[in-house]
Amino acid sequence: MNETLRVAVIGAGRMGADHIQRLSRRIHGAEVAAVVDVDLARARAAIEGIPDAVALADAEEALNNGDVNAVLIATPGFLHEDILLRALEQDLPILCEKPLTPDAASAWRIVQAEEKLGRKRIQVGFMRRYDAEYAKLGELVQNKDMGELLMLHCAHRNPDTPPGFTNAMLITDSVVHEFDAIRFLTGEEITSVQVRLGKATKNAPQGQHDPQHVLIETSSGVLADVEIYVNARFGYEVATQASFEDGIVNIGGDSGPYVRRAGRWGGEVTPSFIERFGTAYDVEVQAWVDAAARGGIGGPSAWDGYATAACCEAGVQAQKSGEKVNVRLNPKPDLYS
Ligand SMILES: NC(=O)C1=CN([C@@H]2O[C@H](COP(=O)(O)OP(=O)(O)OC[C@H]3O[C@@H](n4cnc5c(N)ncnc54)[C@H](O)[C@@H]3O)[C@@H](O)[C@H]2O)C=CC1
Ligand SMILES: O=C1[C@@H](O)[C@H](O)[C@@H](O)[C@H](O)[C@H]1O
Repeated sequence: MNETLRVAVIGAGRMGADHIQRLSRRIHGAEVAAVVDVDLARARAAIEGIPDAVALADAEEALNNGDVNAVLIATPGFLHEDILLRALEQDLPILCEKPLTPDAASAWRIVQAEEKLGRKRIQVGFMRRYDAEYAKLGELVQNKDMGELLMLHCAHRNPDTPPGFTNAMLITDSVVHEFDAIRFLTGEEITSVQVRLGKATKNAPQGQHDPQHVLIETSSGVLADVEIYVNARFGYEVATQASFEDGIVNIGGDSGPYVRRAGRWGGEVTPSFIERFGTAYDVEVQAWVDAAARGGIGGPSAWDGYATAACCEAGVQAQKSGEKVNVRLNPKPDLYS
C-alpha cells in the first residue's frame, strides 16, 4: 500500500485525543479520516480544525466508511477485542493501544484471527520500545558490552488514577508496560510473576491496594522488581536501574534545566506520561505508518500483546494469592517467529 493512510481513531479520550493531534500535525503519510467516540460531542471536538475528518459514534460506521483504510484503537482495553476482530476481517493496518486485551484467552483469540488472515496487521502501543533510553539499554543488554544483565529494578509511579481504575488494572493497565519492556530488553519470555502487598497509601481510591511490589523472572533467570504506585501524587516517573556483570545503568530520570536561584536548587518533576513519552509516541506512530505503507507492522506484534496478557493474568492471580504464579504460553505461531 503506497497511498496516504486515512485513519479512523476509535476513542477520543486522553490517549486518543493525543494521537489525533500527532497524526494531524506531526506524522507523515497519514491523516485522520474519522474519529469515533460513544460520546459524540467528544468526537466532534476532536476533529475541530482537521479537514475532511468525520465524527462518528459507532466504530462499525467507521469500518464501513470507504474513506478509511487504517484503524487506531484508543478505547479502554476491555473493549479492544471486538474492534480488533472487525478491523482484521477488513484486513486493515491496526495500531492498538496497550493492552492488546486484558486477559490471555481474549488475546489468544486475536493471535488466532491474525494467523488465519496470514499476515501481521496489528501493532500494539508499547511505546517504551521507541524511547531513546530504553533503546540504548536494550542495545547494552544485547551487545553484552557490560557483561550479562542480571537484575532490573523498575519504578512506575503515576500521580493519580482515572475514575474506574480497578485494583487489577495496576497490573493489566500499568505493569503491562514493564512486562513488555522486560521482554524487549532481555529478548526472553517471562516465566513467573509474584505480587506482594505491603503498607498502603491512604490516597488510593476504594478497592485499590497501592503501592504493590511485583517480582518477575525471565527464562534465563533475570530477576526484575517493579514498584507500581499509581496514586503517588508528586508527579510521573518511569525509571529503571539495570545491574550488569560489569556495571550499573540508570534510565528514566527527570530531565530539563537544573536551576539554582534565590538560594534554592532544583528542576521540574515530569507531570504525566504525555510529557515523559511524547517523543516515543511520535516515533511509534510514524513507525506504524511507514510499515503499513510496506504492508507490515513497525513494532510489537499481537504475539507481544498475547505474551504480556498472559503475564497480566498471572499477575492478577498473584495479587490475590501472594504466591509465585507461573506464566504459561501457547506455542508461538510461525507468523511471529
Ligand atoms: N501508551 C500509553 O502510555 C497509554 C495508553 N493508554 C491506553 O489507551 C487506551 C485509552 O485510554 P485513555 O485514553 O486513558 O481512556 P479514556 O477513558 O480517557 O478514553 C477512552 C475513550 O473511549 C471512548 N469509548 C468508550 N467506549 C467506546 C466505544 N465502544 N466506541 C468508541 N469510543 C468509546 C470513551 O468515551 C472515551 O472518550 C487504553 O487502552 C489505555 O490503556 C492510556 C494512557 C497512556
Ligand atoms: O499506559 C499508561 C496508562 O494507561 C497507565 O495507567 C499508566 O500507569 C502508564 O504509566 C501509562 O503509560
